[in-house]
Amino acid sequence: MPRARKPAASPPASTSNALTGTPAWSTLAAHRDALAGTPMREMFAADPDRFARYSLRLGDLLLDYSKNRITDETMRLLLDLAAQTGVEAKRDAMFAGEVINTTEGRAVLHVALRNRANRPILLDGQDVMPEVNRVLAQMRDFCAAVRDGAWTGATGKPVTDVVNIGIGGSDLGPVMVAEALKPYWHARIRPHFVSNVDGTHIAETLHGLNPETTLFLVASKTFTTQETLTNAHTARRWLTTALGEGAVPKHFAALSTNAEAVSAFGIDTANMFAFWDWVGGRYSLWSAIGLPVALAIGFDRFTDLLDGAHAMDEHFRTAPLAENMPAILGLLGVWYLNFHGASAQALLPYDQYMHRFAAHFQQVDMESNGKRVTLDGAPVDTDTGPVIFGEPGTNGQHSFYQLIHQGTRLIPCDFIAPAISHNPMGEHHPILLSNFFAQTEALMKGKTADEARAELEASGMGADQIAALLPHKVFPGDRPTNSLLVRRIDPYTLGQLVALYEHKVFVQGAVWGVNSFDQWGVELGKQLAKAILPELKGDAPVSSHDASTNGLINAWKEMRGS
Ligand SMILES: O=P(O)(O)OC[C@H]1O[C@@H](O)[C@H](O)[C@@H](O)[C@@H]1O
Repeated sequence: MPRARKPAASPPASTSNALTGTPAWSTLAAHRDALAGTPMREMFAADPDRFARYSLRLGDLLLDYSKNRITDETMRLLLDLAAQTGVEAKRDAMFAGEVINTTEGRAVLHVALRNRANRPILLDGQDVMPEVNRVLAQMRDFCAAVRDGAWTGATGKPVTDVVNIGIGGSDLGPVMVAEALKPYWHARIRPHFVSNVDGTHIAETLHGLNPETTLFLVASKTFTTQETLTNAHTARRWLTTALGEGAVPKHFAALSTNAEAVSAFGIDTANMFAFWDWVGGRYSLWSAIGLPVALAIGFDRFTDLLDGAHAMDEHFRTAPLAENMPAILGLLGVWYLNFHGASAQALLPYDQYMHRFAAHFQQVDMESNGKRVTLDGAPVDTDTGPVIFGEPGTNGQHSFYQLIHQGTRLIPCDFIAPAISHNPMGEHHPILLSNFFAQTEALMKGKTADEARAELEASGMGADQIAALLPHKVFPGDRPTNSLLVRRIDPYTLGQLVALYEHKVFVQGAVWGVNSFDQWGVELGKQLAKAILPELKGDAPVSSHDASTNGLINAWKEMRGS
């Protein structure tokens, strides 16, 4: 398949940067001002049907977005904004395989990787599905062989540990999914993930592993990434020191689009699992990059993950935007980021297994929409991508929730929880979920000065003390949250959730008119590091940079000694 194609002759929809000049924009700004005097608690008091009105279900997934600063009018205006920025046309262009990643001349077809209906998806007039299905079949056979022990290491022993070596999209997605689905891991096979070029990461990972039963997956779309190749060479040395050069084919496989570089590394291309330039790194966990997940949970469960994502794709592709979960989450994010100055967004899974969910979506969201020019290269005229952060509940509550409840910034939060835990452990799950429900209630309702005063008076406190303490005890409330509830975190529902957030990011990028699928911003640092690396050799002081960079390099040379 060709590596780069010309952009579509006519872009699917407007790429104008005059977003703030659209009629919807000014109407939304006026509407925000009009709504300012009506906190959410009043909206709930006035409308007992608010939950029903602002919640959606898709199979076992419930989205409650009623605890937002919205009315029917808000949603109507946000949908106008989506219409005026061509969100639906842009979505359809993605699903149709158009070259929407114009700066790299690529289509964006991660949806093809989970196109379980097998609907033909044409790229340059050719259906991509036969190739997708070929690699899936290769993954299925490899998983079966490794899991049932037919695939052995060079000394005839079955695999016990799979070490994925990759970074960015070749790491974060697979780690997040593997961790989230830990209850489904094979009894013998443990997945490990090495990403950081810091030698500590691979040293600590290899510590205690047996080369005879370790399988390395070198995961890199480009197969040129410095960190990954450095770690892969170290792993190769570790293996060959113990078992000799001949062991490499039984202990190394590659997940990549670059067969030439895979061969050059010394991995047999028979052990290469391919994907394509139309799969963005941060959207690649559904491709061969998902192999560590498939090895851990089994290929059938991996296809359950794809099925869940496909269900969300179909929902996103066909549901009217007014009832479309990714569209609603995306538009609500725009509402807060652009009309309320909310520059951050918290992702808060109340499920310990999902502890890397926010880390994965940090890359998906911030690398996709952290852009300052529109598709046509003009500066954006409003803020784009939010800062994504989060920790699993209830850990965050004892840490950064203070700022969310009482700080000066507005931080919209998404709460995600399973109805049923994999580890109920007596009262643990009801306690966990009581916190989930309470946090969304507290953020919405807050605590007025009257309520706080009444509490202090009831505690028997004197008037002076009450006056001093009162301002600290008030919670402004009116802090927006979305709640997502699934029956259980399993491969299918996780697939739904991940695809939901991927498409949410798409919707926001479409509104802002940016290219959500390139990442030029990661290149400059890499370029400069390449120039600096040779300068770190020897003791000679460096003077080729600014005073700070020279000073740091020279101080390092002095500290490390010679
Ligand atoms: O899979 P590769 O080619 O090694 O790339 C890994 C990562 O490299 C980073 O430079 C990119 O910002 C990421 O988007 C990408 O996922």
